[in-house]
Amino acid sequence: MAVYTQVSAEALTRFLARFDAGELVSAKGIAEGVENSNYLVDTTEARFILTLYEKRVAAGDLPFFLDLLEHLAQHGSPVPPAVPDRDGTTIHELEGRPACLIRFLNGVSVTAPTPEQARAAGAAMGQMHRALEDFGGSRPNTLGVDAWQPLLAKCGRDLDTIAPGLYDDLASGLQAVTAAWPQHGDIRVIHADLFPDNVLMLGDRVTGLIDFYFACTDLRLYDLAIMHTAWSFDARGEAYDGDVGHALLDGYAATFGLADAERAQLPVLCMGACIRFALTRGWDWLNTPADALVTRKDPVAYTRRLAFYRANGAEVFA
Ligand SMILES: Nc1ncnc2c1ncn2[C@@H]1O[C@H](COP(=O)(O)OP(=O)(O)O)[C@@H](O)[C@H]1O
Ligand SMILES: N[C@@H](CCOP(=O)(O)O)C(=O)O
Repeated sequence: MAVYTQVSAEALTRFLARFDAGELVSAKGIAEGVENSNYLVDTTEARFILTLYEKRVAAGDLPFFLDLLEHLAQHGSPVPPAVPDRDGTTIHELEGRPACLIRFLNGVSVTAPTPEQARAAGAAMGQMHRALEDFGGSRPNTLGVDAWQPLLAKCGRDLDTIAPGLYDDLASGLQAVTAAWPQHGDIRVIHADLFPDNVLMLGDRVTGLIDFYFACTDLRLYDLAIMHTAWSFDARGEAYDGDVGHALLDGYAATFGLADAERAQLPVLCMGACIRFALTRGWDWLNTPADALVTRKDPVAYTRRLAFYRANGAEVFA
């Protein structure tokens, strides 16, 4: 459960009074999510998401994220823009945290995607990448390939307290990945965390792309690789579902295109994605405060995927 900051009814009532958004009816902490505190807020007018930005989101990056949402919403991507108050302000402070009121989108995130759902999600990513062709903003990827060795060193051998051999698995994977990482490619703003829990769906239709708080400027294909690692396996990273993996790529190819030379880069990009998520999960596992209402995610579910791509990557994307 991700609620790090409690919001009192009084503070929320005062906050909502700045908006033409009706009066507070109810507010509930949202169980899903890891990074920020999210509340589902119902007013006499509508339903909203209230987000209080926590540890990994720098307040200085919020204008970039909100501009990105606005740009994508204007270009037909199903993303939720921030709601401005009466003065046009979207970034506020609440309970000592930066906070935004976000438009609520219908839909649920799937836990075991079908090929048709994966195809639709891949197509939505392709459409989003098209829409980002003329987006002017940029933000360095602070969790990109250059950050992985320092993060591994910061975690150190404590990783082995989570699972024996975890440090060596990551160190060896990292060596292979950095040696083969593409030096050139299409670089633009990417989502960088488009896991199934960040895609809202109704049946086979995508109704929302959410949680852009890792969005950054990086290789476009790395975004697709992240998605492939997140969508094509069971939660433990033990079973690869080729039908889902292929459908995801087919959906992307249908809206953006995917050349053979790009497919050939996907094994190393997927391995890199596995290292990135295993590392941040490992770091969070070692550093999550005991009293935080948040479920820690298993880094080993990502080293299993890493081993899969190391062994089968060329064949999977042939
Ligand atoms: N705009 C939205 N519309 C509907 N539900 C949302 C919206 N934004 C977030 N949610 C819900 O809140 C949950 C947590 O949001 P998310 O942005 O993923 O949090 P975190 O940044 O902490 O990972 C999502 O899984 C979803 O259920
Ligand atoms: N997707 C990441 C963690 C970030 O969580 P999110 O709830 O913000 O998507 C992972 O699975 O490690």
